[in-house]
Amino acid sequence: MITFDHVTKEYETTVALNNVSFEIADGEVFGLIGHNGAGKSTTIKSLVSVIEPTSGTITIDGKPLSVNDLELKSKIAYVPDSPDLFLNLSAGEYWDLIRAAYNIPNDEAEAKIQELMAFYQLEGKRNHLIQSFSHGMRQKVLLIGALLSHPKIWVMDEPMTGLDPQAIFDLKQQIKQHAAAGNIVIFSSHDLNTAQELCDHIVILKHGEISYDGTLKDLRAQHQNASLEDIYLNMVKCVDDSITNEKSNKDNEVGEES
Ligand SMILES: Nc1ncnc2c1ncn2[C@@H]1O[C@H](COP(=O)(O)OP(=O)(O)OP(=O)(O)O)[C@@H](O)[C@H]1O
Repeated sequence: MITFDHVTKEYETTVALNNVSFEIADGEVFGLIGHNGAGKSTTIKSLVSVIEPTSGTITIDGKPLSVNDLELKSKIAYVPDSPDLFLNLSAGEYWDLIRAAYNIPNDEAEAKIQELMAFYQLEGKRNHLIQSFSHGMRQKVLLIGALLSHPKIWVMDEPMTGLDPQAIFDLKQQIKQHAAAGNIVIFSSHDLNTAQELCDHIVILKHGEISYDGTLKDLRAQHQNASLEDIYLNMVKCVDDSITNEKSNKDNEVGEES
């Protein structure tokens, strides 16, 4: 179980998350939905300790997530929104790095790498530099890395971006299987159809605040079965988040004076 308890993240002039609270149960596929700038990546980066919330607490199975908590961190695998990391490593070197970081036995990692290379059609690419790969192939390298540790919590930021239809289909199957085994799968998306297909539970974010927390089925029932697209667009209405997330002028003036 993951709990966000009154989590706020402020950047210099922006409140990216404002007092956000929600829970994710074991076995759930959880979707974070929202427009550009709504706070999805900030939520994800807070959970995987890439950034620290300004206030509030994130707990995993009742234990607060602190920056140095290796035990909790080892339960989490993270696929960031950009796969342009570790470009000077080969795919195999990247997986070795993950294996060492998560302390995965060699033979276990090897078996999983073989299985996943075949699954994602990356056979023969193990010794190629990541920089020589297309966007979708880089994404697949990160997905394989994430799955090596059999993570209890698998977190992905916009994971479908750049994948071909076969890879998207395969990833969806994996997401379902991973959650069915009692694990938590969390991903952010702009794509309501994907969310509808996969998610047991969604949170819709708007300007760093929660507009909806629940199932898609309940959301549709509350809106007399209007199309999901209509419900969503009504809920978040297209306003420039970068403007509306800004702290008040008064805050800024105080900041400038001090
Ligand atoms: N490092 C940063 N410094 C300052 N502001 C930031 C930083 N990262 C994000 N923000 C701001 O925080 C808000 C939320 O950004 P975030 O990246 O979480 O949105 P998102 O929902 O993931 O958007 P997208 O769908 O475009 O990826 C935005 O207004 C953004 O400009």
